[in-house]
Amino acid sequence: MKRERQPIPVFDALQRVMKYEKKGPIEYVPIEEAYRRILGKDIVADHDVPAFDRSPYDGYAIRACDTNGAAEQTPITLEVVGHIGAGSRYEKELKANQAVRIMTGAELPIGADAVIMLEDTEVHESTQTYVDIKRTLHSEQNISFQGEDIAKGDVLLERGTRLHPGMIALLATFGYAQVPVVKQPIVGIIATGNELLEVDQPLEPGKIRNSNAYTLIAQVKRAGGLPIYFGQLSDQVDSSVERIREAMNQVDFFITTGGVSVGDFDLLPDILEAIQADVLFNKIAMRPGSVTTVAHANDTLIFGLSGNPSACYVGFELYLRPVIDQFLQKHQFGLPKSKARLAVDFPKANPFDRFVRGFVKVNDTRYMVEPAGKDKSNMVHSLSAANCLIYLPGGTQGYQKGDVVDIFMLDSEMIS
Ligand SMILES: Nc1nc2c(c(=O)[nH]1)N[C@H]1C(S)=C(S)[C@@H](COP(=O)(O)OP(=O)(O)OC[C@H]3O[C@@H](n4cnc5c(N)ncnc54)[C@H](O)[C@@H]3O)O[C@H]1N2
Ligand code: MOO
Ligand SMILES: [Mg+2]
Repeated sequence: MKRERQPIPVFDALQRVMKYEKKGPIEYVPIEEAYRRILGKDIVADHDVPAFDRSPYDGYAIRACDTNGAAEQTPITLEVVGHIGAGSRYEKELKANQAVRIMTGAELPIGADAVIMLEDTEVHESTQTYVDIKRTLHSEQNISFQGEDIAKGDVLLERGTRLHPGMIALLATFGYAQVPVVKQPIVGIIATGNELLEVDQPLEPGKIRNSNAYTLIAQVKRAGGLPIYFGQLSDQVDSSVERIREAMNQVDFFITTGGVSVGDFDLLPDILEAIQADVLFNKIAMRPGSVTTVAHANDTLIFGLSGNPSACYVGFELYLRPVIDQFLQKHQFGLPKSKARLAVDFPKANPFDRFVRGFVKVNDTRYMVEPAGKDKSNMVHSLSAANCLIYLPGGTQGYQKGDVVDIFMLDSEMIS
């Protein structure tokens, strides 16, 4: 069992975790529930859209050649032989000098090759059977042609795409009442620590409320997973082992928070040993979250995240997001990366890579980023303002205001 702590680079840690490549199966969900799910199969058009030539206006379907010479002062009269709204058809063929009253979206009758807008016509009040055409049209004028929007065989959506409302529009257009999506990973969460009170308990001397479990539940949901919260464990190995063994059978990934460091009550290393887990690493050259430990047992990755709230949060975003993305078979794994200019100095040299909770905003078309608040890993306040993580690689003499750095976006909805 790995007990000595040799920090490994962030990228190596990530590679070790991604090697397990757990991928979710495909399931079908009703289209009403498909929003934000990850598409499991390519969607190819099995018909043209529109599926037939149709009118884009309310007016008259006509033969353009019958309108030659027509103008405001010299209208040409046509006989109105039919009247169709969207959804109904004129079953006969349009003959010379005939017109069919047609509504937006209705199928163009056979024989017609143009549509004149209602505003360019005048109906004969007395009979309604004749209409004056006050404009000369050319063939194919004012028609929505079959296949002009989408041609049969077009690839519409690629698997691995996260579905948004515009994509739901396509799925509905092509009759996907049930949508093939990738199953969401079930992520188990357990909090450890004798000091923890549940969220609804009043404060007691020396105790704190368990905030990490609820933060993690929300993070799992944001990443596209389904969290199961298994409650809190006291710092006691035997009972913890039982609970964790049982819980692990029900999940695709498992998270613990707290108890990963070197304190007398930091029992995760003992628990991992008791369940004969294979420890991938137990120290990463990063701040916060250097004690983040990942192990593998029963075909499940166990993420031992720090108890410190900000280290726990960052550990999730750096190591669980990518495995959840991988499970969901998304095109890209992990937080989206961008570049931003630092709005402040970071003068302190640090041997480890830093992931500072940041607040990025658009300033004159460029991203400017600053710390979201106080940055110690045992602090919680700055998490509420953070919309990105500022990546400051270790081994430098610090960073200056104005330097361009990489940032990892936490949530595009939080960028203004
Ligand atoms: N001698 C050393 N001490 C520490 C080291 C070290 O290397 N040598 N590492 C420090 C670092 S860095 C971190 S990060 C923490 C990691 O602590 P643990 O993961 O072992 O977590 P705990 O000891 O259980 O708790 C730490 C801290 O977080 C609070 N906590 C725990 N669980 C929750 C929760 N669910 N919600 C909110 N807050 C929680 C807990 O009360 C402690 O204050 O260790 C350093 N020490
Ligand atoms: O892991 Mo600790 O966060 O480095 O503070
Ligand atoms: Mg500890």
